Amino acid sequence: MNFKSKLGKAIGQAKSTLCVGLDPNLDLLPNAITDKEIPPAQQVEQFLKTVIDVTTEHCAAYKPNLGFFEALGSEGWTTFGKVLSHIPNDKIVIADAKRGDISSTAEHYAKAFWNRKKIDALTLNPLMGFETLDPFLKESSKGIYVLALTSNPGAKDILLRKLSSGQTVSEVIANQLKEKQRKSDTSIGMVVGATKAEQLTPVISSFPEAPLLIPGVGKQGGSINALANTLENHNGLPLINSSRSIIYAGNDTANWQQDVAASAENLKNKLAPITQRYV
Ligand SMILES: O=c1ccn([C@@H]2O[C@H](COP(=O)(O)O)[C@@H](O)[C@H]2O)c(=O)[nH]1
Repeated sequence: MNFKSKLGKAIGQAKSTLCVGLDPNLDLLPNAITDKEIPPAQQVEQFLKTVIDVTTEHCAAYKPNLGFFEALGSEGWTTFGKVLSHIPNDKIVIADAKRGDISSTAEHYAKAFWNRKKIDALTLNPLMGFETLDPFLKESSKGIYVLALTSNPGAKDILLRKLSSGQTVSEVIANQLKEKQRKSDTSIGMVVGATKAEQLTPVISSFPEAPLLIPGVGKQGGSINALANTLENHNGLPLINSSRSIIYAGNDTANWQQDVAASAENLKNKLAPITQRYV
């Protein structure tokens, strides 16, 4: 099955455009987990497996961020694999790694991620140039999400800069990705921040079929109403990510699992005005 079909199916089955971000921060794990005398990597594994169990009915996708697993040291990659294998097969899995390098290196990144069956998509950084994406564009069952207009304040430093053509760097990225999609069976999508809803229109309208990965709601404060307005005419399927506001919703309570589930359900419901356009 190609990536876009699996994405459509995942959103349709869950009736949700929610993507749960798996960002395991040892300082924020629920007390009920850290109280136990087990090694950090095992705490992370137990925590994330439970998060997956209680959120699965509310979301279409999971986005593990590699930085948090790499910080666990040599056990990080093993823990990443164990967490991946716990994610139900009908969910989209996006490895948030933001890779980008010369082609001989990028080919090895592509091997590292695409050799893991469970990973459907990968985030990529295009700032070394658009040819660095090519090694990832050889698998029709996979998708890439390329940073186009990120959610952080520093997006203004480069991505929102206007060039002499009058376009922003973000618009140039979107146009180039649209061109690349014409020549590739691998799905090409964009990462766009919910915190930038007001500036998103020229970017997403440059590539209206692009699947979108949208972080920035929850702890970063992006407005769902503003996002819903901006996405009104966008054809590509969106996934709206939230990490901390879901997975750490129950940090201090004994029944933290219920708080995590409730937080995911609550966000799924808030996203319903967006979701119903696509299911
Ligand atoms: O522009 C971007 C690109 C990626 N991210 C990542 O998404 C999550 C957001 O976490 P929250 O806790 O929901 O704020 C995190 O993994 C970021 O690295 C982003 O925030 N913005």
